[in-house]
Amino acid sequence: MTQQFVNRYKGSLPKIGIRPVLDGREGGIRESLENVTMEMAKSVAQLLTEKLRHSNGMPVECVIADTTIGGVAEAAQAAEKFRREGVGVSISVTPSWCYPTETIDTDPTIPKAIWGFNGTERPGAVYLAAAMSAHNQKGIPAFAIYGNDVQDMGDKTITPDVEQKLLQFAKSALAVATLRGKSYLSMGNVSMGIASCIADEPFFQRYLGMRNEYVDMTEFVRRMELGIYDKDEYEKALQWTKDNCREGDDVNPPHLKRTREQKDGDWQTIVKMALIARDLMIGNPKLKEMGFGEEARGRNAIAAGFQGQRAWTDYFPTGDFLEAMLTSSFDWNGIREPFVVATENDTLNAVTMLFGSLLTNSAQLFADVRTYWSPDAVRRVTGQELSGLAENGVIHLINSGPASLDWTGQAKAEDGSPTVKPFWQLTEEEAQACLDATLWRPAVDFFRGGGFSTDFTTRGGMPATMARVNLVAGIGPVLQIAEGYTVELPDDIHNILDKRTDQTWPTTWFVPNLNGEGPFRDVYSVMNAWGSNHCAVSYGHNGADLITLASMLRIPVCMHNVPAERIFRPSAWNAFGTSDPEGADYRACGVYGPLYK
Ligand SMILES: C[C@H](O)[C@@H](O)[C@@H](O)C(=O)CO
Ligand SMILES: [Mn+2]
Repeated sequence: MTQQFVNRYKGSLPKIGIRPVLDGREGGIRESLENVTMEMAKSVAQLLTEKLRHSNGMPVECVIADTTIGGVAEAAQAAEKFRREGVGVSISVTPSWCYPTETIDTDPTIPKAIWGFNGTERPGAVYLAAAMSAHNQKGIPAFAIYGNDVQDMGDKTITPDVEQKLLQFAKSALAVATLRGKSYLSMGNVSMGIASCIADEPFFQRYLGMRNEYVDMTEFVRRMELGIYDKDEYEKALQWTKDNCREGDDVNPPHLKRTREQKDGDWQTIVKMALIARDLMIGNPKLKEMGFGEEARGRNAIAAGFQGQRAWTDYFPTGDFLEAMLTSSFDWNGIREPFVVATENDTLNAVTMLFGSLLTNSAQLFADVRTYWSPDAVRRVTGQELSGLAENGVIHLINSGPASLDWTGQAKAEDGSPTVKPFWQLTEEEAQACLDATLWRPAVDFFRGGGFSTDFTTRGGMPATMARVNLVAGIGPVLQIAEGYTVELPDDIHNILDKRTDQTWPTTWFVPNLNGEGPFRDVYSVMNAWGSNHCAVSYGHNGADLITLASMLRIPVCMHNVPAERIFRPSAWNAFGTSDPEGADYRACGVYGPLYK
């Protein structure tokens, strides 16, 4: 398996623009700053190029302004260069005093940060503070980066606290820039009256800079019947599926069991559906060779959802295979970037998955937030005690169908612990282990058209972040975040709880980190405060990055358990109140409104 680094979308990948800003006074001052300022820019560019990658595995490119910026003419030249080069993120750096309104970046839709060097020879901090007040006065929020400890002028090291902020800012800002101009593709429409399946166009357009595309699910029928898919790839994919996707027990009563012949037909259909869904999202040059130029172009979709229930699943096999395989880091073509595809066309869970995917560069878990199991309830039905991380109760995340196979947790971190990795770190053996840990179980009675869902249990001990964007009338979008851990329950507990629901579906047992505050006072309250039936889960504790990203998009965070010291928002947020950061976030997002007007 070769790892594939490709840009799937039209247009180039966004770059980070670095702006070396200085005091423009010639005749000694400017000259003394030229070199040291340019060096700061270069070291930031080097750091970001080394440490950040796009979700497709390609390194992030930085563009440094051609000259240092001492005044408005040079600021305009830098802006022009950035436009030409496709810059979507801007970072200004300075070790000195400069003239704020003459030098700042004023493009309102490009997320921006300023690193003011903490030194004594020249007042970088004075510029930083004055520039932030200029940004705030103009209504163009920016992030302030100021090192904790004084450094000597000319010291090229980026201290760990500055590095951390640069990376947190740049990662989130790149996500903002990556979303812009891409599409969300609804394959089908509203599933079973779930409101978040309604693609809210003003939300996509104004908050994310995205467009909405739609295809009816009959398009799958047309492409299957007319053979509008790559036949060679189909044969390869079907054989690979036979070799790697193990069929599990059929738990349907005899009168609902599909015959062997029907099941064999279902496998063929679902493999075709996976090819077609991908082609609908990003196109496929093979289709052009076959005479289908329009179909070959795709929809430039960075995320999609498949309605399935019930218009499709009452008659055809479920979309579980397409959802599971596309959202995994590998398929019959090898190891590759996972796609973002939401079950039930839950557009808001897709957006949450998209955030997680751009921030962690790894596969996302789509799940129903299905059951809170208290220690008492577990004792009552199993006679056993929950222990360890699970001792205060657990949340059963279980999608009614599929989930990304990466979430079996079969990949291993350096210390051997289970993990979900960026695809370029995944080995062939790990991809195989994920496949081996998954059973494809014939769909149950909800799904009259058959199909196969993914049955696995996620490995315990993984740091994970559960999140969800909700739309609330009168507010707009809000984001909720719960950092925690996956846990494994002993077999004599797991089996009983799993069988009470639907054993053919993928289970992730999740325990949020409790901190005694608000909904995080206990596990029950986290479940009780969840704003919808679904969540998206990322590997790792990326709540702080989600908060930074949300602030850039002006989406207030209504619930989180991220420690205060990891929170990084534009400095303007302080002006909305410092003793109640959650209220300040709402007020700031309300005042600034969506990023794209
Ligand atoms: C099978 C059921 O219809 C499920 O799909 C339902 O519980 C959901 O997942 C709703 O999000
Ligand atoms: Mn669901």
